[in-house]
Amino acid sequence: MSKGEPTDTTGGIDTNTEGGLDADADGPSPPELEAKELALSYDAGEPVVELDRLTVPAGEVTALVGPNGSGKSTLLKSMNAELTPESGTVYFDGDDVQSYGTSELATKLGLLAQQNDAPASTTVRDLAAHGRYPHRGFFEGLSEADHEAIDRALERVGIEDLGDRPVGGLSGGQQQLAWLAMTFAQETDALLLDEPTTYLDLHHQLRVLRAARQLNEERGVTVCVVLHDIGQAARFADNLIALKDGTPYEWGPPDEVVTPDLLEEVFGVEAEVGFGPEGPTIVPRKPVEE
Ligand SMILES: Nc1ncnc2c1ncn2[C@@H]1O[C@H](COP(=O)(O)OP(=O)(O)OP(=O)(O)O)[C@@H](O)[C@H]1O
Repeated sequence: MSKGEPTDTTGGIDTNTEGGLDADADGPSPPELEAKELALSYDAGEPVVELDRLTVPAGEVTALVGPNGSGKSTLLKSMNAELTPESGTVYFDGDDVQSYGTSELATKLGLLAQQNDAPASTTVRDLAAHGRYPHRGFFEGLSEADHEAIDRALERVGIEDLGDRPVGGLSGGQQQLAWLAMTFAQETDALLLDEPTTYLDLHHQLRVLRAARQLNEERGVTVCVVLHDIGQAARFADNLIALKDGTPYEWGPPDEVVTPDLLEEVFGVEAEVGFGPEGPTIVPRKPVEE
């Protein structure tokens, strides 16, 4: 585990992929996401993310944590080639993600963005079907296998009963689940999930996280997820990357990253941290200062 500008952010992270099914010596290795010499900005302004090197380990679950505005969504967007770097490169499985065409990208990396928009009359099932078109082409029609993938995705997030409902008539949480079903229906080797638990009740939060974990365990899917609840992130993820002011500040296994020092230096919160079998207990010592 290191601090400040990293030269190799795998420090402290065990990149051994044992545990995922694809860890089999004869099977394909799960793909790794790696960013090098990266600077990200909007409208050619000052960089909001800058880092030397960052690795999201292959076949593992990594949570990005950090304060509001620290650059989590921006980093995720660059991993999905939605944002072109000012300088530097994001690699997926050794390829520059900017080199992928739109459909190719959507068959490799599934992104749940923070803000999503669809015509109100689109049904949940039609929305989820958009996760399959990159595999087929929009005008080719969906195969039986595509419909099965859509069924699996709706079931994974627990909205198989909402398939015929227009998304415009759903609650915020139900819409979030519909978008997540679309992302899952892409059946990609990596998932980039930006705050997938926002708007969700506790049951659906746990269900969505369990679904992502199942995909990781069953198919070796590499998961990178932004979570605001640091306790939940520590319980769920194999690794944490804490961002501060657009730069990775600390990274490694949760019990090494979640410390009183980190909470104070990154989040400005003085707290006691205890680690039990179920993860950390975080108890603020005093009210946060304004
Ligand atoms: N579309 C945009 N145009 C200009 N600046 C942006 C844009 N999106 C984000 N930023 C800026 O980039 C910085 C990082 O924002 P980002 O959304 O990546 O942070 P975050 O860690 O995901 O925040 P949050 O936890 O609040 O979602 C912030 O200073 C933000 O104001």
